[in-house]
Amino acid sequence: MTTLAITGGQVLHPDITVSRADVLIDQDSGEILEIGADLAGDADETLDASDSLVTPGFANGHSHVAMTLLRGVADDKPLDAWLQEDIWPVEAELTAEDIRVGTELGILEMIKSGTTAFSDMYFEVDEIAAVVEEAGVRAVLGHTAITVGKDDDGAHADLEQSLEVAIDLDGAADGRISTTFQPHSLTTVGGEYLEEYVPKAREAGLPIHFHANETEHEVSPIVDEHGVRPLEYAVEKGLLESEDFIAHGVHVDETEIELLAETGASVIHCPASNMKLASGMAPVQQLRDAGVTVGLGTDGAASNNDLSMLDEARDAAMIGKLAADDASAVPADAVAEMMTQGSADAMGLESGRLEAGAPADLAVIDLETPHLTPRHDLVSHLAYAAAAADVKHTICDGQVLMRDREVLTLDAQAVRERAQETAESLLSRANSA
Ligand SMILES: N[C@@H](CCSC[C@H]1O[C@@H](n2cnc3c(=O)[nH]cnc32)[C@H](O)[C@@H]1O)C(=O)O
Ligand SMILES: [Zn+2]
Repeated sequence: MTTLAITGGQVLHPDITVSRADVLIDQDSGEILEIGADLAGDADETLDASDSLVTPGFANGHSHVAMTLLRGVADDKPLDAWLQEDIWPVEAELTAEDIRVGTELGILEMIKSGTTAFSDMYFEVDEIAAVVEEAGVRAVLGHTAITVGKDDDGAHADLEQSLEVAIDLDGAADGRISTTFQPHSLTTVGGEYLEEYVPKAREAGLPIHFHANETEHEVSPIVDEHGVRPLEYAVEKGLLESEDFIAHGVHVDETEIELLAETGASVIHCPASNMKLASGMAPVQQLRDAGVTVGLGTDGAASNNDLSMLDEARDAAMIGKLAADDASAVPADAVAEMMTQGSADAMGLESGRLEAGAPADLAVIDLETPHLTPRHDLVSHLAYAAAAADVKHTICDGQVLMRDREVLTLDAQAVRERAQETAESLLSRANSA
């Protein structure tokens, strides 16, 4: 057994309290062996966490990681116009190689900001999986299917691919990759296709991840056509089992909140994207009060525009208060829980809690900086004041992915250079198309 001790830190425990403790990790199994006092002596290797906060690695519950290449190409528009006029035309030019390069950039950014797991919706998923394998993070992947604007053959092919990719890649990268079936949303995949494919996904034992109730424009067509709210429609189509999770859930009414609580399906809250696209304010406090599992996600870098879960945490607390018109809503400890356990639970992962037997997925945040001084309350600092650049070490599955801000599994400079060149060439192709 090879062991790693993370020593001298302040540890964020599963009950969202913080105390001084070392963390001892079995690097062979990738699990936490023990959390307690003075564990350094037992370890083969140590990682210094003095004057630092040791937290579970952050779990980004909803992303389109390769969209880092589209960061800043189209800002300041609402969802429909942004997707149809700007994003989809550029995405039409994306090659498999582009997606690999964009994924490298996104995962580099995630490791640098303490994220050890992400749940992704995109295409060319083999490329994404290859980067996950190389970079050492954990991921819940899938191929996103859209049927609007496609003929019946094209629609079937996309949905078949979503099933096949999820079945093939499940368990890849030594088990660090799991998968979901992914109809893009309730308005971009036709009801007859949901009826055909949701049972197939169930048969294959796949959780389902989709966008839902993101904007008003996604609610009214369903209410007009079917006479029920989108999440009632989702249940009619076999969606919203307990292992399923929706991205956004901004415009959900009380009936839908109740439905989420009853079914056990989870919501990934994406506050930055919701603010930037002016989609609306999700009722996060109400969802939590009803007992719904709520995680946090960044969405793609084109609607955020970064992948830092620490930014997302602060945004979630801020907009949660505005939405509830109550400063006590979505407090710091709720946010700390959402960015770790909430997302991990929604994604079906065992990570998100630092305790013996749990996956050794951790982030170490350097507290020796003016904006994290004084240290009255480290949960408050995690939710409100810490930033991506404060993350000092990132560990996933017992392996050190970043030590003292140096990423060990990816060549940061080469990744950035490739991303710059690839994005330039992509945009010039899109502009001349
Ligand atoms: N197979 C599909 C690709 C879908 S990938 C997932 C899609 O979600 C899009 N996307 C990114 N952010 C959002 C969002 O907030 N809401 C809805 N879609 C989004 C993203 O641009 C990408 O096109 C096709 O044939 O076009
Ligand atoms: Zn999305």
